[in-house]
Amino acid sequence: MSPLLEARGVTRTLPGPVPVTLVRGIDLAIGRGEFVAVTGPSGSGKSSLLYLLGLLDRPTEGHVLIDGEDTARLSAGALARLRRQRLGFVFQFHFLLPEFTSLENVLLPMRRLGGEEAALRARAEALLERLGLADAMAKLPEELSGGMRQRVAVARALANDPALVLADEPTGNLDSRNAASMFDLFETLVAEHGRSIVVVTHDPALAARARRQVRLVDGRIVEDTGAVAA
Ligand SMILES: Nc1ncnc2c1ncn2[C@@H]1O[C@H](COP(=O)(O)OP(=O)(O)OP(=O)(O)O)[C@@H](O)[C@H]1O
Repeated sequence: MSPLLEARGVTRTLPGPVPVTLVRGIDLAIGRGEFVAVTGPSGSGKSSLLYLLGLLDRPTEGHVLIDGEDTARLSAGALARLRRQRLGFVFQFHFLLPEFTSLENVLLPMRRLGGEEAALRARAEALLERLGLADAMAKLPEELSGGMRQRVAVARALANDPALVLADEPTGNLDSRNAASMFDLFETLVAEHGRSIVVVTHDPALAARARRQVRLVDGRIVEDTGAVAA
């Protein structure tokens, strides 16, 4: 079976009088049910790599494959559809829409894939309940604590039941207790639902909780503790 996501020889260079290479020669296969932490010094290319893996940016060399399919051939529209169906994103800032409740924030990406409203609503409610957010459902982001907001952002990332969640410093604005609880949640998502998670983090203690660590320096992978799942 092909890996869920694979980068083959991926390099991303920004053009310009002095071209900037964000990542170079990245070979990385992410299997199903993997929990991967991406670490490395500031400016080492962690976010750039996550954007490439998440099909939010395209490599200048090399290929990104999803379920064995090369995404280089896909149009921008097809890439967006694939992202919506297969991937979920969590960022350092929650990016919840301030005028919408938690439930509505989770419903928005669901509606983009279509379906009957009552069924979508039931799914969104069940998801929020599963993540311990029943009380937050009808609240606006400003009425929630930072930790709860970030959990709602995770719920939104899971709205369309993605195979892979990509998280860029998701605990960057959280205190250590909330950060640990976010990683508890990631562990549950991997263990109970067979989902894969790739999380960029500066925090070595949090990174150590992932089953696999990938370390970047100057845009290259300098260490990969290796895949533990197929
Ligand atoms: N649009 C851009 N134009 C110029 N340089 C850029 C651009 N985007 C990123 N860079 C540079 O590319 C390098 C990699 O950036 P990236 O954000 O991927 O690193 P990072 O490891 O995620 O850093 P941090 O931990 O500080 O978030 C950095 O040196 C950054 O300054």
